[in-house]
Amino acid sequence: MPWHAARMPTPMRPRSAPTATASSERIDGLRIRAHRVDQDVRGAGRVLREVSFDADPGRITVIVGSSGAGKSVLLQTLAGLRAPTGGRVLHDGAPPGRPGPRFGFVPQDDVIHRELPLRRTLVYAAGLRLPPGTAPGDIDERVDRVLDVLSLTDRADTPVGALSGGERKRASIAAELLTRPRVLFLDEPTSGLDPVTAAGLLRTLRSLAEDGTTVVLTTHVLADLPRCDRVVFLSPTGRLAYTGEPADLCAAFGVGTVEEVYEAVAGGSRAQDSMTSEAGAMDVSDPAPGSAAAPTRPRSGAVRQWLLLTRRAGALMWRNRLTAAVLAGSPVMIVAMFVVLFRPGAFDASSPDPGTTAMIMFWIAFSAFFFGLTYGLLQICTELPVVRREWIAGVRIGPYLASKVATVLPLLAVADATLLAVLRALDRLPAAGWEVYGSLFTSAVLASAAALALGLLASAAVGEPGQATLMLPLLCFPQVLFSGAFVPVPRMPLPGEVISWAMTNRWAFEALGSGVGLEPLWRRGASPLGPPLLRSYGDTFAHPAARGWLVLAGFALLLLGVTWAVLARKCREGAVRSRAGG
Ligand SMILES: Nc1ncnc2c1ncn2[C@@H]1O[C@H](COP(=O)(O)OP(=O)(O)OP(=O)(O)O)[C@@H](O)[C@H]1O
Repeated sequence: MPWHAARMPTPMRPRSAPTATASSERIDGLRIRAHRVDQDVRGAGRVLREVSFDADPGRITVIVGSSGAGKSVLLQTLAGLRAPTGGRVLHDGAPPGRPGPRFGFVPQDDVIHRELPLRRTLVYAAGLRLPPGTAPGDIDERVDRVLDVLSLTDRADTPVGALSGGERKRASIAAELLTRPRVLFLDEPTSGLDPVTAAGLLRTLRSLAEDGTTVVLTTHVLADLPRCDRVVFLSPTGRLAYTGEPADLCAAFGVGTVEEVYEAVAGGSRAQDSMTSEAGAMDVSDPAPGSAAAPTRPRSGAVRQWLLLTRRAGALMWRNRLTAAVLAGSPVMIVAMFVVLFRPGAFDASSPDPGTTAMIMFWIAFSAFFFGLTYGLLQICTELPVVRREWIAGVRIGPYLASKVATVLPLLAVADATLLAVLRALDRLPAAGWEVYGSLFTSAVLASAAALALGLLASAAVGEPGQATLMLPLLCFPQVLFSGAFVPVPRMPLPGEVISWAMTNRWAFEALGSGVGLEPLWRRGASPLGPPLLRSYGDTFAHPAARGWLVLAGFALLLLGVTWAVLARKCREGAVRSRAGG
């Protein structure tokens, strides 16, 4: 007999399901209230209209409706991740505050890295979400427990990317269960799961609700409905068509099956009684001051987050073949080009080749820039949904960006040092002391750092890795043209000169040229080409290299600051919109 053909029994509460959380302490679930919520979405107009209902602690609320009815938008609005256009959403009687570690949101996308083994991924997730001082043993215990609860123990050592779609979905949910969340929002958690796995997942959510957590989910799977406590049925126009017990759904529309309810709702039917009773009973005129959903436990400190994120970024980089190929390939390719492009001995004071010396300095500056830019471009756009999700859980953007710098900058320094060492060994750079090479290395590393910051900014600003790749020529061309190497800055018209001020490559080129002593070489070297070239370049290399270093460091800090602001905005405005794309 189909479930909807009979009066609904009480929701399934299997005693055999392992409890979702380790502690016997009851969870203080979040009280959610939606009152006459309207929601406009750019490009789609009004998606939700006057939606009112409560989602209570210890209960599972399921949002259903036809495709495009606004279920995901409602879920995000309830979670406080979209501010309603009209009406209000209250968390514990107050406007939603910034979510924290005990706020779980599982969007339809994967929100965990794919490269690392599942257990390791969860250990990092736990470290970032659990309060400072949580012992490593406790973290391991929690990870083991959620793996067990979600039947993933035997997949613990499998890279997340090698899990099946259903397993990955459960893995995303596992990350949210680590903290005994007060509230858990899930966008279509059972889609793509086989019926047995889906039923098992609902049992896990039931056990979480029994501990006190407020659970809200969307679904298209009819079998999920009787396993929940409250159904919120949206009409295709985003109005509330029904809210109440699953058992009363069919009767409220005077039909026999849930499919017929969908048809009735599509035809404009609404179950008036159940809708109006709740909206009318609410008193939301005087919400408590302040905001709710603030983390009830302290989030982990900035330094701890930075350390964890740095370790994880290193592990991810190590495992990501594309990144590894870019990291290793660029320096090798550039050294090879140097060797075939330039003859040795250009810096020999007895017979210098001034034009070549300038070009070598330019290409070192550009190589350092290129390393930094390419390393940075792939860093954020490849994991933006994860960043957004972790921001919701309390991870700060400052430590996140600092972890990127801490992971990538040492690699850039190694690439720059290798470049200089190989060029010296091949006699493309002069025989000079540590002072000169210290200056060249500092200039190159700062050029790479500024380019890394530019790459991170572009990576944060674009929507996906494909767009980041398109940015590469866009960012490189002006750095070449306005560097002052091909057309010396004193020879540029005013607009060109102004643009050159904004090019990090210009400052790196000048600092490198100054550090290696181009000016004295050209002035006093044996080549007659030196003095006219010097006249053309004017005072390009006359300033101490430290001036260029200061400018490059300033650019790096400025660009990192802008990256921080862009990421903060993206996290605030679109923490969960990755599926919808905006
Ligand atoms: N970022 C966005 N930009 C433009 N339109 C959007 C965006 N997000 C949602 N929409 C639109 O809002 C409406 C509701 O979308 P939503 O994803 O909430 O529907 P849904 O009921 O969850 O659909 P489905 O069951 O297919 O997932 C749709 O018309 C959708 O196209």
